[in-house]
Amino acid sequence: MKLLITNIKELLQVRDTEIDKVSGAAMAELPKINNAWLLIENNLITDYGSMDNCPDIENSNTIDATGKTVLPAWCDSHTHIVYAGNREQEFVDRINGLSYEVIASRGGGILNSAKKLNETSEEELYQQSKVRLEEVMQQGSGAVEIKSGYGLTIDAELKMLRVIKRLREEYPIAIKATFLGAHAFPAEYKENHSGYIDLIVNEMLPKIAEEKLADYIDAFCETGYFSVEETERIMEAGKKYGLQAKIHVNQFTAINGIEACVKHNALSVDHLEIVTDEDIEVLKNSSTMPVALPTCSFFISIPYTPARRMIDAGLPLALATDFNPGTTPSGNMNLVVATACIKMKMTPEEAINAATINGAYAMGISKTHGSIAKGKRANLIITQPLSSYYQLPYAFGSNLIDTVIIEGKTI
Ligand SMILES: N=CN[C@@H](CCC(=O)O)C(=O)O
Ligand SMILES: [Zn+2]
Repeated sequence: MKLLITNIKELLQVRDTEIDKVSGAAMAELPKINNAWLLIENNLITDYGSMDNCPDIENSNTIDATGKTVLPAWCDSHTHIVYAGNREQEFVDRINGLSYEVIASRGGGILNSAKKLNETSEEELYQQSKVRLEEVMQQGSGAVEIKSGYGLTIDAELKMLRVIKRLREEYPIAIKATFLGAHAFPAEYKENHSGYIDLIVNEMLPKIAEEKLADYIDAFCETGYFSVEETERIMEAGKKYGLQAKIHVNQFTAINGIEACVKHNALSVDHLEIVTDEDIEVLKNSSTMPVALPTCSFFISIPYTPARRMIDAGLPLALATDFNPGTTPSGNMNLVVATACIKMKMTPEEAINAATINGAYAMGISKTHGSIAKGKRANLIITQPLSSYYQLPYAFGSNLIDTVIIEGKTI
């Protein structure tokens, strides 16, 4: 099966030489070809170039992209797409003045979602989750990481991870699974933290490893949740099963968790709404990707990740949605890119790099996803006709996607 896309006004994120991520000043560069063509064979990008040298390909389907922009599909490296029900009541409670922390301390928050999920069958959980996955694919995501963490019991964590596995089997989109048993302490372990961590380490992890249900391990390293020492125990245990860490950290407070994550060679540190100069120093010269979640900041009115300080210090940055029922009930990467430009003062080039190649890095797939390169997966967004790609973040409320291609096929 060959598919030729012709007359592309702007082909974005074209990387002839292999890169796994972009950092600092290089994030401002978004290589492109104007008036381009691109060839897909089966599920791969096999060639591209300027329309001046457009080949005549026999037996191919053609899409005429006159006036349109083509770019790699978004790589959303941080989601909680598998959840049960919703938390609309907490949304209204926040409007009426309660904070996220106060709601959580009254048994709402993560424990509220865990109660719902424990009462939901695996089949029903799959049915609810697939609707969200289909929606984000239509919104241009070509790869997503999905976490467990609303189970908090052995059975319910396994249930979540099996649903993620089934989504991976049923849909063409690339999916990475992350075990987040250390998302919150269940009420019965409130005064017995080591007991719950023992359960994670001794009971949950061996079963998850045996069924090969997870690629990564996560913990919510935060005041009132998992301390730095507790998070280190989780990272060490994950390592024994070959699970690299991707850690929720610095969402509300800076407690030196980033340093511990870098020490344990975490693939990513995510949230980072509160970042100290020491945190930035620690991240320099590390291979850990910082990940910002701007629509979470927007939805629960907390500070935005200080992208300018971080990029200007030479760091890379990835952008992701955090799609979850409590802090971000949206998996729309277009909105994430726009919010990063509007609220975090990232340029469109920086935001697109952060949502494609750097997102791919933060989920361990930058060899195959996140840029236009020969041999990479044909996961693409074809936009509506645009005056320029600046329109993507500028017209933040419009749906500017015309077509999404995943694994070489229009979805
Ligand atoms: N902060 C930790 N976990 C999720 C949301 C948890 C929830 O409220 O359900 C997040 O990334 O924002
Ligand atoms: Zn999250």
